[in-house]
Amino acid sequence: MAADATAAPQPPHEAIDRGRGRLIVLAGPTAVGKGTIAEYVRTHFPGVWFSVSMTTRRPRPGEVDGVHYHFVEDHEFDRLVEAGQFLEHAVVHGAAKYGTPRGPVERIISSGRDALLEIDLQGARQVRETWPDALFVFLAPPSWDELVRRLVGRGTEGEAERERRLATARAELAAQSEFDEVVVNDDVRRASEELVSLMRSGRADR
Ligand SMILES: Nc1nc2c(ncn2[C@@H]2O[C@H](COP(=O)(O)OP(=O)(O)O)[C@@H](O)[C@H]2O)c(=O)[nH]1
Ligand SMILES: Nc1ncnc2c1ncn2[C@@H]1O[C@H](COP(=O)(O)OP(=O)(O)O)[C@@H](O)[C@H]1O
Repeated sequence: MAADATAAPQPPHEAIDRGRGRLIVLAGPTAVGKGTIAEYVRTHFPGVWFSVSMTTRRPRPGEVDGVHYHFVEDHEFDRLVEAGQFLEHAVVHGAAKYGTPRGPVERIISSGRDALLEIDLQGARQVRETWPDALFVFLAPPSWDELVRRLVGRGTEGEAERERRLATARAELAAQSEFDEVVVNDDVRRASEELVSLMRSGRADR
């Protein structure tokens, strides 16, 4: 009604309620290309919001604190766990701790934007418990041999560490039926576009 329209000023465009955003969880075995796909999506789809995880591992050359991860000391991580500040957290590859800070994700979802988490299988299972309406996407290799080739080709782990990661990868591949969608990383561009299109499906306003 005209009287209501004059009484209540229209919100700016960005503040128009678009409902809650959706949580998208991307997981997959070591060296399948999660980091590569994430980088491609960051570059080509800047509208996609990525959660920045917290980790106790040391930064690698080229990694920027606050962009690729928030790098923290072990005692600080444990304090945040105690304070309930993580949506999920896990020890990955038997070494460092990783966790998704809860606050930024909740704020983005409340603002109507989607949030993408790139986390491991243990974390994905925790999110399934607390956030069952999230979209769970598994990134799979074209074949086992190709996964091994990528891990060896990346050259960032020694043989013993590679063996350990491949044992975990076997268990992770066996769990892919727990996911809503499986995207095969045969080609970085194609797989990234499929992921973004899954994120956007059902959301005509994105
Ligand atoms: N549960 C959980 N896993 C994470 C999180 N952030 C990263 N990871 C996983 O930790 C693993 C190790 O990641 P990273 O240290 O970047 O090494 P990379 O797998 O060798 O590239 C990957 O499987 C990531 O998916 C997080 O916040 N929570
Ligand atoms: N579609 C692809 N085809 C060929 N090589 C790929 C593809 N995606 C990723 N790679 C390569 O595989 C290796 C592992 O990728 P990375 O993104 O580090 O995996 P993750 O983050 O899952 O451990 C890297 O050397 C990367 O360049």
